[in-house]
Amino acid sequence: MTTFLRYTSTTVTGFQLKNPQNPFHLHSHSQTRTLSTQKRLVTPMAALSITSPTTNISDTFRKLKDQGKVAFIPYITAGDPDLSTTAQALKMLDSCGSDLIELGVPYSDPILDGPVIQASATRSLARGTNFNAIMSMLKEVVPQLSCPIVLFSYLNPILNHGVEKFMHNIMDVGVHGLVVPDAPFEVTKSLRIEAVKNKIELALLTTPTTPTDRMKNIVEASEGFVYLVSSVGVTGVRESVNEQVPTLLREIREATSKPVAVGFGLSKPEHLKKVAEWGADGVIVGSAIVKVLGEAKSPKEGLKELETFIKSFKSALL
Ligand SMILES: O=P(O)(O)OC[C@@H](O)[C@@H](O)c1c[nH]c2ccccc12
Repeated sequence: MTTFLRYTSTTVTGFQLKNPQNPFHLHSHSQTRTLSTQKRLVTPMAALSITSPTTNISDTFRKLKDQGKVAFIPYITAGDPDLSTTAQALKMLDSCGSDLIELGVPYSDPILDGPVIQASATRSLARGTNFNAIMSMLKEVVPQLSCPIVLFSYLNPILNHGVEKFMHNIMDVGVHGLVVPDAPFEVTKSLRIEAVKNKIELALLTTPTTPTDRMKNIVEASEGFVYLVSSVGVTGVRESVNEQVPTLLREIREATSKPVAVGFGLSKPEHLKKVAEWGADGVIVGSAIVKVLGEAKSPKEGLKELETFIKSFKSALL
């Protein structure tokens, strides 16, 4: 039975596109487009069942909790230093025991990122990385992974692509989770409608300066896990971990039983150990890893150094 699917992408109203000249130069998000029947020679139910063999975000955290383990969650930027290295890095991070992997979609205006990840996005964009190329790479790689992928994208690329089409595309390649760090809470409601339709878990972030009431709304709406940003400011390596984290974790635990992963500034095995001892369900490391992979003498060197680096983090959590 062929199924026509008509996509009238949702025009998300109520705010301006900050940066219409988006690096992806994708379609405006107000067109109507109909998918050809060729690709849809399946019934809707079967279509929904086309997902990667890995478990989703919530089940991954549930399994780890049952085993008394803390999730190790690395972040890398797609296409830095190039997409084939990203593909190898994903497989290596998975085989070295990462429990989830955050994969960043490079963006030209990464306002929440520090210099390391900004430079990473610039390198990736300079190589011509775009959303479609990332999706093609993931289509190949995700079936070879045992851990789920959480895609990281700023809001503008999603809006330029069309929320509905974006969510469908990432589901189609087997992505399980999504974080849109600069999406205002009110906007995440429209993102979630499309995410849920595509079985994508939209995780939200709370910070040390988020008012309690707002934090409660955020953790209530967050899916898969809650991202606790450990310190104010942008991403980037810090000498020590914010001693406020145990209090922040306690406040979140009073509001939800959902898993909480802590990120920002974690760069040493002892940082991870400390955050795990404070009771986090997951620890996220980005800049320290991005630096090793993206700034190495060669991609091969970068992958080798990364493997050693990851193993030191994993042993800190055992
Ligand atoms: O880089 P750090 O300090 O280790 O923090 C993790 C962070 O990189 C990753 O989760 C991330 C990458 N880009 C972001 C933007 C906003 C919030 C979080 C992120």
